[in-house]
Amino acid sequence: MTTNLRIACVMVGLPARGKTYIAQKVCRYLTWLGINTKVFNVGNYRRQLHGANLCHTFFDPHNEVGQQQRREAADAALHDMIRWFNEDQGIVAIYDATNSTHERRQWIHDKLAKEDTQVFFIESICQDEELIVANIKDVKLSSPDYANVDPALAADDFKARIEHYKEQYETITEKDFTYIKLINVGSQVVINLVKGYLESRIVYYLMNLHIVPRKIYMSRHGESAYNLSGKLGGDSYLSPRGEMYAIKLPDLINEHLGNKPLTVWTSTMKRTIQTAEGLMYPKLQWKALDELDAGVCDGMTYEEIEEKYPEDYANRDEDKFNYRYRGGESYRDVVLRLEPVIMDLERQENILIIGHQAILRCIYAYFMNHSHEDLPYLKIPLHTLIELTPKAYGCEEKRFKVDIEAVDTHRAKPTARANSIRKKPAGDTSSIEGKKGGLKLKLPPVGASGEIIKEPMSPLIPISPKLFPQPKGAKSSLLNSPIEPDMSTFNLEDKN
Ligand SMILES: O=P(O)(O)OC[C@H]1O[C@@](CO)(OP(=O)(O)O)[C@@H](O)[C@@H]1O
Repeated sequence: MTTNLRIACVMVGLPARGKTYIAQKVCRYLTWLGINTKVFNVGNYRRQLHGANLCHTFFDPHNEVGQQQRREAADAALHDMIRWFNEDQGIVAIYDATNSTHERRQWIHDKLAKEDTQVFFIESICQDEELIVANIKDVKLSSPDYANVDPALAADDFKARIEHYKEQYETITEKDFTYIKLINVGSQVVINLVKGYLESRIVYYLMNLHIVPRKIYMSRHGESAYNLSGKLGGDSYLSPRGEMYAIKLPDLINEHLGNKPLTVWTSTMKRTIQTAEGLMYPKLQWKALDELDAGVCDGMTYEEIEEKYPEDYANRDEDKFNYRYRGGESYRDVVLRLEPVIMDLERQENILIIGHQAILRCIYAYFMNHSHEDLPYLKIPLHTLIELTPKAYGCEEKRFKVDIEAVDTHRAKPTARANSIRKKPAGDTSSIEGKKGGLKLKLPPVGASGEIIKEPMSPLIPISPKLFPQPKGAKSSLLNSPIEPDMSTFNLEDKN
């Protein structure tokens, strides 16, 4: 039995069937989970090599020059993809092109098999003409291929391009290949020879995707008694100002969503349940939405942590995403426990999540494509409703701030904090005490040329770096997380 850790997801389908949308979603999902993933779009290679603004005749299968140039672009993208696997420790590459003939797929398969890479074909079939026309309008007409072209002419040209592809198109029937066929985005799914954990995870994710228009709302609970006193975690009730926010929330939702259906998700903690009390919608409590567990630091203020556990305090500043509280969790742990929530969110229509600072940072980062490094510093203020509207390649965001004061619980990155406080003279190796936003900060020592001297980190917990490469200094990973991913629904046997 071998475990193949390199997967190439190869998209298949006629133009305007949502392949790029699917490729981007899978990439965002896996990257969020910490899996090194990259999309290789053959169209971009074609534009780079042979220019944009090509007439539909370029795609005519009888146009030999066109065929030759398309092959060159496909080859260049595949070449770069293989290089990325080898040089950048890539785990999942997504090869985004039509790959619409048996011959082309066999060529890709053979090239990748030589590179010890598993090939997983993802075919998107769309029979809904309205959806195809909408996709052409929403996405294709803004492509560099049609820059400065009259939209009506561009739409006609694109439809002619689709007809050329139809002449040659062969749906996947290759019995020996691993594939998933998505018919009308999730209404019917055909799966063949899927094996291994990652492939199964991708299949499950794809099965949950839909494109029905909807809104995702997020709000932190109203200001809590603990927020007011600067304490972390706990399970306190709302402060009087937090209660006022909870009273205002139903009107705010109604103002923006109208009478459309909505489901409210909360954690199992008092402050989120109390915030949702006035909302007259179906509600669901998720244990997975409970706030990041601060372990032995639960109930302490940042100042108390700094005093009692100075090394931990410094380590968290050093690498906040990977730092795991003693007896508690890291942001990386939280991302993994939120994975089922993301899966379910993809299946749902309008949802309001009443959550916590760390939890909403993780969910927001997934939808808005933020890196693990930025994630723990995202601004999710109290008494603010965030509205996300999923669009073709990302989400549109609106924020509605309610006019009820609340404490600011956001702590900037240490470098930003340091810059905003008195600059220390070079060579001064003592610590400075500074204040910002009510928080007392101890700054790290500064070196002779003004650089911040990093304290040594605590010893690393051994991890398997292959599947989930760890950033330098990381202290936790998927593989040693106390919360194991839910694998129960998958066949874990790797038959390679
Ligand atoms: O990761 P940091 O920035 O410390 O933020 C998480 C913290 O946010 C808090 C508030 O400081 O969330 P919450 O308001 O949900 O209670 C803490 O409970 C939690 O430990």
